Amino acid sequence: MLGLPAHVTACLFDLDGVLTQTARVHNAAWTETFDAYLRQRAAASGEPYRPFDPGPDYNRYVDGRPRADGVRTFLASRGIVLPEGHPDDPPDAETVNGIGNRKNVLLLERLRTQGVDVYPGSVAYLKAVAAAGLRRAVVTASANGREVVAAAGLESLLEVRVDGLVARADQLRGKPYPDTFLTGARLLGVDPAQAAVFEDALSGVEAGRAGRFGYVVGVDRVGQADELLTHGADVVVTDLADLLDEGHGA
Ligand SMILES: O=P(O)(O)OC[C@H]1O[C@@H](O)[C@H](O)[C@@H](O)[C@@H]1O
Repeated sequence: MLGLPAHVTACLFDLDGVLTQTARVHNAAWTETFDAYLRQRAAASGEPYRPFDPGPDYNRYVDGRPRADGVRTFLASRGIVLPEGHPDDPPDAETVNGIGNRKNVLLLERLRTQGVDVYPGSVAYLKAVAAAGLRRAVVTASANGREVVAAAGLESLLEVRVDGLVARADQLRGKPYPDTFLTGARLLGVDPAQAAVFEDALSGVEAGRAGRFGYVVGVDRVGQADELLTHGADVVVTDLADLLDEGHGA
């Protein structure tokens, strides 16, 4: 009924883009941040301005990764290396942390004005998973995970949260490393082989494969089903409710 293999007893859900429609809000904030920075660099160097591409640049270098990793990985793709700086750097500092903090100001502004929308199919799926007695965790790179889960009204459906703040405190490597998902499984008291990972990001399905989880569900929100499969998904759906319709498995 849940479209999962019978050995799966726990579900580890990514947040932005899987449970909530916030991947596009992150993407818009990143696009505005990187475009302003790239424009400024181009003006200073006289080199042509090549904007951030919210398609491939976001999906390959930023999506699913911790904030500072996203800055570093994207800038490296353009041959730009900046000093790390400090997590408390002001948003106008020309450092990895400064650029990340600039993006966070824009993100919070957008979340405040637009609110947080859920995917109705994901909420229906979460409820079905809970009713079937499977364990449930949210595993997100976002340091804003707690607020987004609360704004979405999903707190009561999730037993465990591993977010960007937990990862920083426990020194967990971000996706595509499996550390945060492994922590989610451990906190639920299940082996990775018993847990299914639900991910929309290429870095996230890669983490699912790297952690040898029992099943990896790729959630395709942007037309990258093939890439999700090659990066580690066992199956790809466009909406979690599609799994409920399959009528087989656990
Ligand atoms: O900047 P935050 O809220 O800590 O989020 C970190 C990352 O969290 C991920 O969930 C998003 O896919 C990324 O776009 C984002 O950069």
